[in-house]
Parts: sequence; structure tokens; C-alpha cells
Amino acid sequence: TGSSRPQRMLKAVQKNATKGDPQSVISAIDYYCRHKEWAMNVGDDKGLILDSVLTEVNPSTALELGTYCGYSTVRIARLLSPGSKLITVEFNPAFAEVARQIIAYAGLQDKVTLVEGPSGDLIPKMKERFGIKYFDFVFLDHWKDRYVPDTKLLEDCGLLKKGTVLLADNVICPGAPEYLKYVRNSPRYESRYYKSNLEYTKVEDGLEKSVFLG
Ligand SMILES: Cc1ncnc2c1ncn2[C@@H]1O[C@H](/C=C/CNC(=O)c2cc(-c3ccc(F)cc3)cc(O)c2O)[C@@H](O)[C@H]1O
Ligand SMILES: [Mg+2]
Repeated sequence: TGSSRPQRMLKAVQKNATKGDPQSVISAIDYYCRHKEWAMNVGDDKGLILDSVLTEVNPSTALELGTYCGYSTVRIARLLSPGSKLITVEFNPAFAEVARQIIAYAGLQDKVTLVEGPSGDLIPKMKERFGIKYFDFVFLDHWKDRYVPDTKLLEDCGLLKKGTVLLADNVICPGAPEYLKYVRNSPRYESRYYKSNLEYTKVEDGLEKSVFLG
């Protein structure tokens, strides 16, 4: 049987990027997905917003929901300070396997823990399994109808602290209307929309940054 899109993306990284150089991995994926085959990475335009929010937060512990091929995992991990950790959650084993290889190619495997399974099952286990007290930063980029239930779960599991930043991809396209309503109407969040465009296209999309107020 033929290769999958994630496998072709991995091949493009192995062919065009430099081992141990995260920026070259990011550029290789962006080039491939813009010129050869679109894929649902956060991409270069929204990626710059992700970078700037990350640099501002400088998280010690970060969580990503929806690893896919590891593009945003590499974007986040490359900006973490020494000793900081990123936990990324992915329930599709084939995607997780490609992501592990892309993360390792970038040389970031020591900063990243990729956990396979559904976010709803794994979030309640974060404290016991990974010794996490709180997350300073959460990137939501998995199924859009899971953004609200998982945000509530993070609250209920005591994994958010005053100042924790949630950054959600695709709040316009494909859209996460319930999530926008939730964080924008809740007194427990201070929310802001960063307008951008859907990865590798001219279609509008954006990121919603929500600060947990405790
Ligand atoms: C509960 C649970 N637990 C664990 N892993 C989970 C999980 N739910 C999903 N996953 C994982 O996360 C990724 C899924 C990402 C979903 N993202 C999108 O659907 C998406 C779509 C577009 C898009 C926009 C316009 C179009 F025309 C077509 C597609 C753009 C995007 O940026 C997206 O993120 C994928 O790797 C999936 O296995
Ligand atoms: Mg996305």
C-alpha cells in the first residue's frame, strides 16, 4: 500500500532538513505543505503568533492537545528554556509514530513527552503519571469539539493556575464556536483573538489566547 501524507511529510523532513536543527525541520514542513501537499499544521503565519505568545509566557510546563505530525510540538519545544517540559497528547498511533521521528530529527526528544491516548483519559492522569502540578501553557489543536470539555477537565483536575495561558488553533476555520463562547463569557478567563490565516492559504483563521484568572 502507498505511503500516507504524514509519512510523505516525514520523508520531506529527512530529505530537506538538517538533523538537530529545529528551524530547518519547521521550514522543510512549511515548504512541503505550501508547495506540495497541504496538511493541518498550525503553519508559518499562525506559527509566528504561537512563537510570540510562547516567548512571552516562557512556560516551565506546557501541554499540547493533538500532536498530529509534531510540527507545533517542534515549534513549541525549540523555544522552551532548559529544564522546561512539553507534554503532547495524540491518540492516533500512526500519527504519533511519525511525530516521534520528526521530534527526534529536530533533536528535541529530551524536552518532549509524547503520550498516546485520548486527551479525556490522559488529562486526569497528568499529576500522578508525570508529576505535573500545573500547566503554564496549553496549546489546543485537536478535534474542535473537544476544546470545551478538555478545558473544563483541566480546570476540574486543578491543572490550571492563575496566569496559565490557553492558546487555541482554528477558532475561525474550521471553527470552535462553543469554545469561543465559553472562554469569552467566562469570568475566569481574559480572552483575546489573534487574526491570521489558515495554514498555507489566504482563508481567514486565528488563534484565541485565554489567560486563566484563577
Ligand atoms: C480527543 C483527542 N485525544 C488525542 N488526540 C486527538 C484527539 N482528538 C484529535 N486528536 C488528534 O489531534 C489531531 C486532530 C486535529 C484536528 N484538527 C483539525 O481538524 C484541523 C482542521 C483544519 C482544516 C481547515 C480547513 C479545511 F478545509 C480542512 C481542515 C485545520 C487545522 O489547523 C486543524 O487543526 C489528529 O492528530 C488527531 O489524531
Ligand atoms: Mg489546527
